[in-house]
Amino acid sequence: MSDTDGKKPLGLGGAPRSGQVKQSFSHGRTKSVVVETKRKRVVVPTKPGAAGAAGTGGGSPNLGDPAKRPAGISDAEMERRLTALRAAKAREIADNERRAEEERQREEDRQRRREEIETKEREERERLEALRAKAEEEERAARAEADARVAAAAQRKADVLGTRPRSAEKPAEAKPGPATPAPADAPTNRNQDATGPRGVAAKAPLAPAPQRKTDREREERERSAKAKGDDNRRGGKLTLSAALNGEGGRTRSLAAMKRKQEKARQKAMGFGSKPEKQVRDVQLPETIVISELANRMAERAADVVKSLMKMGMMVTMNQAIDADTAELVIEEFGHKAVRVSDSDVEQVIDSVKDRDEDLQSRPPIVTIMGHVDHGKTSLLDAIRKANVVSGEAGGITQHIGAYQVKTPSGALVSFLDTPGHAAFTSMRARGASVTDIVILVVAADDAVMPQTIEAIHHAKAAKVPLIVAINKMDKHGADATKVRTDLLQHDIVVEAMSGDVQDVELSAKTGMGIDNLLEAIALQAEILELKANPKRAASGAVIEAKLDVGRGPVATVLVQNGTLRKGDIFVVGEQWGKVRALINDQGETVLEAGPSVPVEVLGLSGTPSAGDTLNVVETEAQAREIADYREKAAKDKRAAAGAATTLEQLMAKAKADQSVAELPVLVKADVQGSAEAIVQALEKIGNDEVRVRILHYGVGAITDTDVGLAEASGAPIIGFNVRANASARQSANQKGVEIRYYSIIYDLVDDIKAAASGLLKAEVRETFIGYAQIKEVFKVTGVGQVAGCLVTEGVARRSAGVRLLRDSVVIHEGTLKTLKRFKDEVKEVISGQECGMAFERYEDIRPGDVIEIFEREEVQRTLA
Ligand SMILES: Nc1nc2c(ncn2[C@@H]2O[C@H](COP(=O)(O)OP(=O)(O)OP(=O)(O)O)[C@@H](O)[C@H]2O)c(=O)[nH]1
Repeated sequence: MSDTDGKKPLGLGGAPRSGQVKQSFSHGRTKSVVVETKRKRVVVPTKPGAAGAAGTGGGSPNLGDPAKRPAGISDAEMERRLTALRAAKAREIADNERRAEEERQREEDRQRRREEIETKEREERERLEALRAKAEEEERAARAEADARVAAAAQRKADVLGTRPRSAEKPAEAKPGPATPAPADAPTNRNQDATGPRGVAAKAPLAPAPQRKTDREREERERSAKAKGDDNRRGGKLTLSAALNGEGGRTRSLAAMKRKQEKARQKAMGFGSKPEKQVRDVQLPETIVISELANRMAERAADVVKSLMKMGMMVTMNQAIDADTAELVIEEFGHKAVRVSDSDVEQVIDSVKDRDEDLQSRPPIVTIMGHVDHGKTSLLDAIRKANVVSGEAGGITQHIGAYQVKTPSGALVSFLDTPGHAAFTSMRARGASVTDIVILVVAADDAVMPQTIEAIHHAKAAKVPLIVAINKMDKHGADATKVRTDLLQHDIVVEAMSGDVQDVELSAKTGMGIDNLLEAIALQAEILELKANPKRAASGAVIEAKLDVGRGPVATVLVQNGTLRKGDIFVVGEQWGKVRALINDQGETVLEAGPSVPVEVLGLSGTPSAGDTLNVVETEAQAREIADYREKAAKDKRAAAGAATTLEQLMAKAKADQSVAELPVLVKADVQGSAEAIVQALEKIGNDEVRVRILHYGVGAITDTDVGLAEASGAPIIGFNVRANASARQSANQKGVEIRYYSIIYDLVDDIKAAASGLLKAEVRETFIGYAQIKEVFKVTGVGQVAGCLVTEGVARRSAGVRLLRDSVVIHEGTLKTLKRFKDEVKEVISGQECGMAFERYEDIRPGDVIEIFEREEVQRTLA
């Protein structure tokens, strides 16, 4: 056929070559043309003899109807053409057959692959079924084992106690079916557990690579279905066989199965039932910063933020969220929220117990107590060899401080100076709580007095040892023995009377016996073995706090443990601060203060209260957090105290308030101690009808806020050793708020007492002035019943009140309408005279009745 490949030039003569057709035209013209065979149809090259074979082997070829043959085509030509056509046809058939064969092959391949996949899936399913059954079996076994253990433990306990514990019954109930086989089953199951993973491992080589890929894909699908919240997790994986078997839905994901298997494996290997992810108890306060929350869950903060964003909260990791939201997050991460209260912020305060080797001896803290004027201040003065008495306003020790002194033997003793007035009782009680030893001063020329007894009670309540200082021994008539015997009545048996309480006779004035007292203190301190750890963060008690004009809030702190240093960050009551300066009792600036050392602390955020505890903390944030919490807690407490909670309480309160008149006052003082003393003194003023109500008290100058508060309640402001600032003065003038200044508590108390007395309702006193006997009763037109009487006693006055007595029983009380003597209206009728009397709006009068005549007067009362 290569001949036909190219066009041959037209030419005459010779038989037409294969692939050439000779055409005849009119007028004898002929033309030989090349028969062009389309190559594309000749897919398979025909063997060289094929055409000839077809021509020769086919017998006489059907050359067709010559009539229908195109003109000019010879038989040979025709035959050639037909042969070519047949060859083409044959090729076409061959092609089709081949294609069909190929298609069948492919179909067979596909079928084979389908079958392979189905087989694999069936195998996989069977494997999973087997695993699940195994896992369930393990679970049952583990439960049975646990139950058996509990039962065994209960049994042991019962054996030990010899009783039948309640818990012993519980596992028995919990045990499904017979309880005894459980322990026996457990080891078997453990063995099975152990073989489980090995079984899988053995199978692994058989599993072809695509199998693992399928697993991965399935897990992938599982995850995405879960993310979409699709319950029918395997919905997309419905295979023909699965559909036929009708188990397209309920199957666990492979990942879940793997987790379970791993869990079981760990359990079998003795790691207990510890899950892959550790579930944590997350301490959850009322609000929490996200980064802190992440920290507590041991999760990444970014993940926590992401989870919050999913909840629709656009937050950053430094933002705080409330506990409810935080709880949702904690649950989402699979942990457990443990709600804790705000007070946990206080946990940062170092409360670790000191080790014995860190403890060192510390000076004793001594408080001097006793009755007024028994010589407390003089004694402290004698000890310090400095006179501080003369500077006191009103002769009362109003300034509460602490001082450290050195005894002649060189030992240090810290003294708390507590005042001697009854109003300072609470301060004394606080003093006793930081006090190691109480010196009870009793004047030898006086005796045991109420405040001496009070001091004894305080010391006993605080379990603080006493040393009795019998003072004023220089005085004529001093009787120490009387003091000792007086004390016996209050269970204080002094050494001189064979007791265990040390007693020292002394004179604060002459200095006699002071050394003995110091010796007694040193001895007592030795017995007490007072120790503290100077190496730890400081803690101490506020003895006094004030707002100093130049220095701001200042607190006198007695360090109880640790060492307070300049620069330390601390929290004290509702305040916090950083130690700016420390000033000792000599007025010197110091860098640190160890145990039992009293120092003035500068650098507070506000004025704390006496008795507050100071604690050094690590960071400013912690200090601020604790102070904020305490402030809020105190506010809540005050609000809760003021607010009546139930209707009954509200009604009771309203009722009580109706009968009691209140004098509201606002107190500002120079130091906390004075303020508290004044408040206590004022609270004592009053009786069942009248009382003083302290709206507010505090330390520092009188401010606009104070004036505003006073105005709202119509209260006067009392300034004790403080003044109102200019703007407060001005607004007080405008608002008509009274500000009164005092420097002596007695004056203050007297004035308030007088003001409170003004609130007392005037007392109505009744004075009997006379009696009249009714002799006869007659009717007077226009007046009514008129009694003809004889005044038997005193006088009868028209303006007076009258009572009608019948057989000594009061039957009417009222006033007189008329008092006549011989038809004349008179003001007064004296004893022995007759008169006519008529009652206002009362007619039932009879002869023989007695009229009692009295007068009423209002008497203004005062408070005792
Ligand atoms: N003769 C004599 N008088 C003394 C002695 N001790 C104190 N006094 C006097 O007793 C009076 C009261 O003494 P204070 O030291 O002020 O007594 P106090 O107990 O501190 O009094 P208050 O601060 O008011 O509680 C003063 O006049 C002292 O001079 C003493 O040992 N002998």
